[in-house]
Amino acid sequence: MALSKIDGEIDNIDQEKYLRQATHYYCALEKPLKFGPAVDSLPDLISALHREFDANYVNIEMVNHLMLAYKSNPKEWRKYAKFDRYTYTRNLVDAGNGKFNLLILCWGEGHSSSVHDHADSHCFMKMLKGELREKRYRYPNRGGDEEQQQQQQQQDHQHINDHELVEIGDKPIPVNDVAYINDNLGLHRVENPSHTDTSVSLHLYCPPFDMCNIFQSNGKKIPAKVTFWSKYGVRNKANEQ
Ligand SMILES: N[C@@H](CS(=O)O)C(=O)O
Ligand SMILES: [Fe+2]
Repeated sequence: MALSKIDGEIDNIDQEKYLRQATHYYCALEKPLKFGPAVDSLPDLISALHREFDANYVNIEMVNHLMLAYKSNPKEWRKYAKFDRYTYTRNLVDAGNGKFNLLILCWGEGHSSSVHDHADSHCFMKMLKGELREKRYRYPNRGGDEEQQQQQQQQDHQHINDHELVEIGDKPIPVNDVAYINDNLGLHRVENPSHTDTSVSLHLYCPPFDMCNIFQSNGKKIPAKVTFWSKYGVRNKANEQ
């Protein structure tokens, strides 16, 4: 029967391959799904994510919904929130059985990331506390869809050096909102613009990655290893990968 054939195909999906392919069309949900499940706490979010990733076929819209549906409660995430004086920190909350990484990022006053990509993974970034600003850039020299080719033609027309980073967005992310990006949507740089307050964000990456690229303003791409400042609420030197 046709239906069981589709079920069978879904069962045979290579989850990692499927997730990477989905970055070509997935954009983002602005609001939680009207009839989507409720998420009452951080442990609840983690269990719901595990359930979602247990099946081979992952509904990426549902992952987006779950991230939106969680309402930040500092009591639940405080134990993971470890700051450094000099740079933002990446703190592993859950390794998702190797299928996703959930991290708490802690941003001191004025801290920012470099312009970077996300290794062909989905990146959901939920604000838990404070302010963050996200600047987006076109991914340089990325072949592909029509829109990008049009952008490229426009730039050629305007004699913009095709290697230079071109800004395509700049917006604040309010608390409890979720920003979504993947390499097909562009690169970004995230900054805590406040000089008096720290910020905290919750990031979900799927598939997980340990290398990405950072970009200089001339578009030069430099591979970079990503590391964890702490794992499961515990900071020690051995955590540094
Ligand atoms: N993607 C960055 C954080 S951000 O600037 O989006 C990271 O995982 O370190
Ligand atoms: Fe990022």
